[in-house]
Amino acid sequence: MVTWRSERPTAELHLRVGTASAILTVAWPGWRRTLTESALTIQRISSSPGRTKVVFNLTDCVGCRAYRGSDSADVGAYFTAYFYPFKRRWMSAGVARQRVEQCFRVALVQDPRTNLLEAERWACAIRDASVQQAPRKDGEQGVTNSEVRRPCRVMILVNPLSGRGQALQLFTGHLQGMLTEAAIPYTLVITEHQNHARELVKKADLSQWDALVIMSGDGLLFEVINGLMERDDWQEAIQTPLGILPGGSGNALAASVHHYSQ
Ligand SMILES: Nc1ncnc2c1ncn2[C@@H]1O[C@H](COP(=O)(O)OP(=O)(O)OP(=O)(O)O)[C@@H](O)[C@H]1O
Repeated sequence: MVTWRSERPTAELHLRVGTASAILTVAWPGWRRTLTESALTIQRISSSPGRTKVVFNLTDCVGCRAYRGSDSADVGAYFTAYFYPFKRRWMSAGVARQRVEQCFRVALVQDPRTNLLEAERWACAIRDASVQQAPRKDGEQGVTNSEVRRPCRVMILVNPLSGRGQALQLFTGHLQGMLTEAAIPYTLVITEHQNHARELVKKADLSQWDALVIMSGDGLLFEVINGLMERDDWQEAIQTPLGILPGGSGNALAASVHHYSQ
């Protein structure tokens, strides 16, 4: 069990909710942040009115990183955690994962290195705790990122012509940032012709990757599966975890896997 409390009286905490510009600045000792095995909780200790508790569910956390601020005069350090909780869509009954970035400032002492070390401890503990979350399969919400073993190195295959030719744009606009936040190393393959993925997967040293992710329509996944099955070591190769992200026009398989598989 990961239980870690920090109640150091000189710390200052800046809490930025979502990507909004509003920054809630609070000072110790009025607040306590607690990291348990399932949540990061920021709680106000004093009895004054207003928001008293914010809970961030680590099941929804894909990563966390620590860093110094861009201002060299700033002795504080920062850690930012990236969450993708399910939220109701506006004017819709459905839910979808939406990105929430939480940024914290640590300024325990005047020494920037000490502050950075403290920020790194928090980032590391949040990463470790989020990876250890048990898979959640509640109703329509699907499985969580924590089912993926870490560290996870992935090969991502994108068909630039699939669908309306937007798969590559979807990769750079959505996926690339998430991979960086989750600190997942990846090899990007942009397919150049029919059967490119099939030939590549047939001959590749698969030990370099923990998973293959296909960003395309059903056709490219079909190619990858065929490539795996054509290998001499197909029995082992076909055990490689496969992911499908909708980049095609129909995306029937991705829709089935992600929405109707419960
Ligand atoms: N660069 C490329 N040029 C031409 N064909 C390609 C290229 N990359 C992949 N292909 C081929 O395109 C075929 C169709 O791709 P895919 O299924 O990904 O897209 P789609 O047909 O647009 O999507 P959907 O299956 O959702 O309708 C695949 O069978 C694959 O062999």
